Amino acid sequence: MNTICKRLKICNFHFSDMNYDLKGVYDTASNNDTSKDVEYHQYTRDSTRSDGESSIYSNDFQNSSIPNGLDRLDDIEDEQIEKQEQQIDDDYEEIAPDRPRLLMWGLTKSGKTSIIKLIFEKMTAGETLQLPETKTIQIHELTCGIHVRFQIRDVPGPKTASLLDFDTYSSECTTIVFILDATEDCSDSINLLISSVQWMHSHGCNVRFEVLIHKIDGVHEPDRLERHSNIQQQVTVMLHECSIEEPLINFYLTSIYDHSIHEAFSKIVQSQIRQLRALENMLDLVTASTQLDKIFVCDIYNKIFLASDTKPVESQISELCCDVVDVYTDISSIYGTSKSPVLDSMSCCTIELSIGLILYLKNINPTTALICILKKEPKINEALMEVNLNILKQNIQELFLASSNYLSRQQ
Ligand SMILES: Nc1nc2c(ncn2[C@@H]2O[C@H](COP(=O)(O)OP(=O)(O)OP(=O)(O)O)[C@@H](O)[C@H]2O)c(=O)[nH]1
Repeated sequence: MNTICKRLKICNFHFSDMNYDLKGVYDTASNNDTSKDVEYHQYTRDSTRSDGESSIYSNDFQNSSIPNGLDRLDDIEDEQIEKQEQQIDDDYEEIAPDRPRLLMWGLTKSGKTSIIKLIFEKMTAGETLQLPETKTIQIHELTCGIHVRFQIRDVPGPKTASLLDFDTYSSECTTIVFILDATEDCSDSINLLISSVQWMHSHGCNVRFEVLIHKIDGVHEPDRLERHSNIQQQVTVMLHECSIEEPLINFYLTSIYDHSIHEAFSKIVQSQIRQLRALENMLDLVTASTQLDKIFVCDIYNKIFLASDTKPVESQISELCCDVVDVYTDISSIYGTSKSPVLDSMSCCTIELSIGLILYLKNINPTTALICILKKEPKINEALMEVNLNILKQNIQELFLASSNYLSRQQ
């Protein structure tokens, strides 16, 4: 990243107003409830930071004033939206009783806890080597970006392909994230996966399985795709033999030693967002009418991509976006303070690469940002792009507020 970065610019702009089509916002989600006697972890933005002086994620930042002291109309609108967001945060249980529930499932030592610790608790990959065995169910209540709430259950993994307490663990789960250690003999893992899908099927539960073929860093690079297709084929055949014809199952190659785990988890989180289609519509509209090649909505704290426009995306581009977030986070933690953040609500950060690409980051709120990619051209209308992005930003905030308000009215 350092070698290809030519220019990094942080600047302020002004914005105006416009509306986007918000259809698809109120898609229904499953309506479940949980009441298991287990260990709970409620995550706040500050509590999981390792450094003492929190800058970009603190509540102070959220309420900070523009350094030059001028009150602009748009700031007032932003403040109103932030107040409403805060209100929604305060009513967590009331507003998200039907939040998605993800179960991390797989054999012992497959990497379940490491994934959660790395993404959501900022543990380094090296530190996961010291993780103890999970003894009880750990329930993590998480918020990603703007009001994307979900629960993750981390459970003790069985030593053999036995379902043990699977019925308890999976009760009221909407998605099973199945971790399969690609460096070991996979037969026990595959048997456990098949029995889990069968169990769900026989109990009439329409649950999606997201299979992470994990620790792929330990597999020789040229063999990785073959490993992926072999496992996928084996699972499909075995499920077919059990008369399960069209299971809801996706496969990903992942490792905690590169960005692949963030990419896979982003897709899993996206599948839980009821506003996804509306978000994608908005992003498609913006890319169609501007010079932007790609736009992502990113949770900058967890490096989870909540949405992007629907143009296909290469893996290297997601990696670049993760790098942008790292650069921004590093600069914020060095130069920003809770009173004076590096980026306020009207600023943006531009990084120009020698490979002819420009990366552009703009905050939506303290935890969520728009990351845009465009080709460097002589005639880039930055002012117009800025106007469009500010409109997009405001519409995204309103979309989430609208659907949260709608849900609270439904209760
Ligand atoms: N090489 C490699 N090792 C990994 C990866 N992910 C996790 N590990 C290692 O796998 C080991 C087991 O990880 P855990 O997260 O404790 O596994 P678990 O599935 O939670 O295990 P239980 O708590 O027993 O169910 C740790 O030493 C991790 O460092 C990965 O992507 N690549």
